[in-house]
Amino acid sequence: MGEEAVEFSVEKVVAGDCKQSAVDVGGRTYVIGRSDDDSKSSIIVKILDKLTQTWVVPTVLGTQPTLTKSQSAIPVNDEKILVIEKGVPLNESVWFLEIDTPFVKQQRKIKGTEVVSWSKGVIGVGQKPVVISGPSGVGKGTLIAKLMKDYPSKFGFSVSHTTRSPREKEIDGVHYHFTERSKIEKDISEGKFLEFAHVHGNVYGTSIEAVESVTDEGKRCILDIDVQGARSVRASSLEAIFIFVCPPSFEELEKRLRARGTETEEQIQKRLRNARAELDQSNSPGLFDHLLVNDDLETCYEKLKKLLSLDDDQEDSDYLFIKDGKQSASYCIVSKHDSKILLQPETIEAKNGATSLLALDLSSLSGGAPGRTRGLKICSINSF
Ligand SMILES: Nc1nc2c(ncn2[C@@H]2O[C@H](COP(=O)(O)OP(=O)(O)O)[C@@H](O)[C@H]2O)c(=O)[nH]1
Ligand SMILES: Nc1ncnc2c1ncn2[C@@H]1O[C@H](COP(=O)(O)OP(=O)(O)O)[C@@H](O)[C@H]1O
Repeated sequence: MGEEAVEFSVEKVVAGDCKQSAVDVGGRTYVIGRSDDDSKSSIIVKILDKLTQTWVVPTVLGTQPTLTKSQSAIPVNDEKILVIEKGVPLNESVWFLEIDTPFVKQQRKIKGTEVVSWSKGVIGVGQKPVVISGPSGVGKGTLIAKLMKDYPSKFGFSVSHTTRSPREKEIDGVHYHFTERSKIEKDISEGKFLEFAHVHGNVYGTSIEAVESVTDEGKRCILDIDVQGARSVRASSLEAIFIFVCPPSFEELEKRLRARGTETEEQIQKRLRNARAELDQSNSPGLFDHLLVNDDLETCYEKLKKLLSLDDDQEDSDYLFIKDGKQSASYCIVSKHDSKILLQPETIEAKNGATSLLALDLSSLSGGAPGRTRGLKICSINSF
């Protein structure tokens, strides 16, 4: 990458609703949009240094927005540009091009080239994910399955990757992503995993996408991971609640593991050996927030539900907006006042009054590249 001659001029850029948007930040003009060559199915970013009149094509990091016919863009501050993609569901339409955030500055240093990075805007901050650990056979899967069945719109499961073989009733992509060791190792080395561990002779890991995709849907993410994984998540930037599930006795644990009938005798022995170590670690200072004994299933489930509702800090309006945001819409940026941006609908239904003006509040943004910028607040203009 780096500087190169580009047969492309600012005059071609039409302000507002267009194939390409030009945004001035400091002494530079950022041009964002589709390539003139429509066969290229990607969004281009080019930077004009106004002083030297030179164009730079930066290295673009992050997953880019879905390619649409047009977008509108406006600078948020010196660090990022807000881009609203048109003709896609509202939940998919808000993006930030990070041009000088701490992440971009760091990457610019590492790569030695000009860097920008895409980050998807996500409504609300989402509730803290819930990490559930405990020895094999204690009933983690049973408790999680009950929770998911009773509250399908509230909780979502983080689908881990594993190198172990699927059990009879397990579905790829639902219970686990069943993966080759070489593939998971490659993805781990590319930084795609929040955590991973070697458990009972196999590799298990939580991809960043597994957690983020659940949170994006406005659901609370549940992770079923081992104690090593819990330790790694504790050390990461992900704020979560950590629950350890204990058996009423070791004998009962062994009984449940055998009764499940999914492992060979050798595998059962390995799991029981590991169970002792896991039970020992459950009291590690600062690791688990709550210990739950799974003796009677219903009693344990009630306790789990109580624990989770204690941390119920999500605003309902976020979830409603995320649900409504699944319909396709076209919004255009009209104006900006401090951290509030006014969006005007452009669809036919909207013009007929079915959809109102929206106000996007950027005052509580959190996170940022890589991947997601959370904390967007959206409200209809009537209640703004
Ligand atoms: N660190 C980590 N552990 C995981 C992950 N997914 C599952 N595990 C743990 O791996 C262990 C074995 O899981 P599994 O093979 O499904 O057997 P089960 O616990 O006997 O049902 C359990 O302790 C899970 O909590 C993951 O993504 N990361
Ligand atoms: N409280 C309980 N009392 C008796 N059996 C249970 C209880 N909880 C779970 N089980 C059974 O124990 C076995 C292991 O549970 P599972 O959810 O697969 O454990 P894990 O996911 O922790 O390995 C399953 O056959 C399940 O039906």
